[in-house]
Amino acid sequence: MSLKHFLGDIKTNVLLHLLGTSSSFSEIFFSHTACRQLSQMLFAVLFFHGSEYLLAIIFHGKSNVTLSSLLISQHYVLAMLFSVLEYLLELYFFPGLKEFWWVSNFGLLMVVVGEIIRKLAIITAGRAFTHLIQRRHDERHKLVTHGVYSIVRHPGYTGFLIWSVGTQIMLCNPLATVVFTLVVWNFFHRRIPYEEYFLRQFFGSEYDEFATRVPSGIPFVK
Ligand SMILES: C[S@@+](CC[C@H](N)C(=O)[O-])C[C@H]1O[C@@H](n2cnc3c(N)ncnc32)[C@H](O)[C@@H]1O
Repeated sequence: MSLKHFLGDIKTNVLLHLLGTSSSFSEIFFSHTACRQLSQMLFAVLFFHGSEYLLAIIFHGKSNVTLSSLLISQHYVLAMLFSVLEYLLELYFFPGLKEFWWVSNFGLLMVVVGEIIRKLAIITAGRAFTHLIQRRHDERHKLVTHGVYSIVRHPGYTGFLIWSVGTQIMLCNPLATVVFTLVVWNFFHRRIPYEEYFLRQFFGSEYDEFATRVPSGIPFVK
């Protein structure tokens, strides 16, 4: 759908709402567009967290894995609820906004690419990839600099940023796209210096050399 059609669609919709002759919510909710985009979202979320949990069990053992390994925090649930609310409101009032299929498909591509990068990071780092940042050096903890870690220093975070913003582009959610980008970027912008403070303590000049050679993988984070 082009922008011209979309703006025309908004005008038509406002008129239909004023005249009380707009489509019912169930008609819109069960439309092809909504069914496809919402089921893609559900599958993306279930696959992401399910595989995250499974890999944590494989690398750290069931007894060391808690529900936090699913990476579901209160803020995360609120952000996801906000995105679904935005989606449903826009679906009802501006259904044309959800018909930008090239945008939605680009978001789907980001979800797939982000997921692959994140999982490559987890598999490459293996036991070193803990969901909580390590503050004490374990003898067995070695610095990982090969595979995806030779391209960016924080591929797990790069993957998550691409995946999470991708979910919102896939839903054609303009507001949540901006909010997710800012919130996730800000989270990693603070977390990376904290994580690297400990990595420098563990690995010293080896980490300094790694950090000068390889970019962080998060835009505008050195
Ligand atoms: C959630 S993982 C994230 C790893 C990395 N920041 C990423 O995005 O792929 C956090 C743990 O990974 C460890 N870690 C981060 N980078 C590492 C590296 N290059 N080699 C070994 N361990 C690393 C940290 O000590 C921390 O406990």
